[in-house]
Amino acid sequence: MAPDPPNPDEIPLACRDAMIEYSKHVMTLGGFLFELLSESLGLHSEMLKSMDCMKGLNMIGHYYPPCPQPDLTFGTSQHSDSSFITILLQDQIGGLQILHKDSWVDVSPLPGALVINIGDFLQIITNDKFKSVEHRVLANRAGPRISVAGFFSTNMLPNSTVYGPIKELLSEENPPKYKDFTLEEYTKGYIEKGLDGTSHLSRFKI
Ligand SMILES: O=C(O)CCC(=O)C(=O)O
Ligand SMILES: [Fe+2]
Repeated sequence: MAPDPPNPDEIPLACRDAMIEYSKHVMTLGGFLFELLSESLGLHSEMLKSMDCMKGLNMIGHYYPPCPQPDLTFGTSQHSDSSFITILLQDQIGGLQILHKDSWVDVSPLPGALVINIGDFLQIITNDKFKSVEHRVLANRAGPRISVAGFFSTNMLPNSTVYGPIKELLSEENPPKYKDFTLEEYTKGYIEKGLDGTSHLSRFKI
């Protein structure tokens, strides 16, 4: 949806108007969240936005068909998102889990609630102040399940911008935990790796 909104004809008619309208609200909410997150880091409220964290918004609609043998597979296998943050809307079916202290915890659907996930990019630039969340979706007999994820990123087109931990957050007691990288390096590694259950972050760790 950003930076270049798609041609509406490319969005399935069944969800076209809703997707276009909903993504405008996701953008507005994202802007608000990035201001709050910047302030909570002790930074200027516009700091994260000035790092282009709202340049790209990818909206992905997931459809999980009912699964006859849910114990043999996953809806989505374990991963953390590569984004800065993800705004996730899930229906009432359930199945989303996050990893907390080595245990899988259900993120039960709450009518009207959105789930906000911290992604790997935000973990790197905040030097681990914010931690990305490992999550997965269980397959479900009761399905189908529908969710809509809005991933905030830079626009991800290869350019010369170098990213790494925000300098204002670093000190002698808190040295950088990640090396600097270009967007090309970041994106390439992520796609190559796929959702194999390992963390993308470790590639950039010092
Ligand atoms: O379907 C969900 O609830 C989560 C999907 C997800 O984790 C993702 O798209 O990255
Ligand atoms: Fe995810």
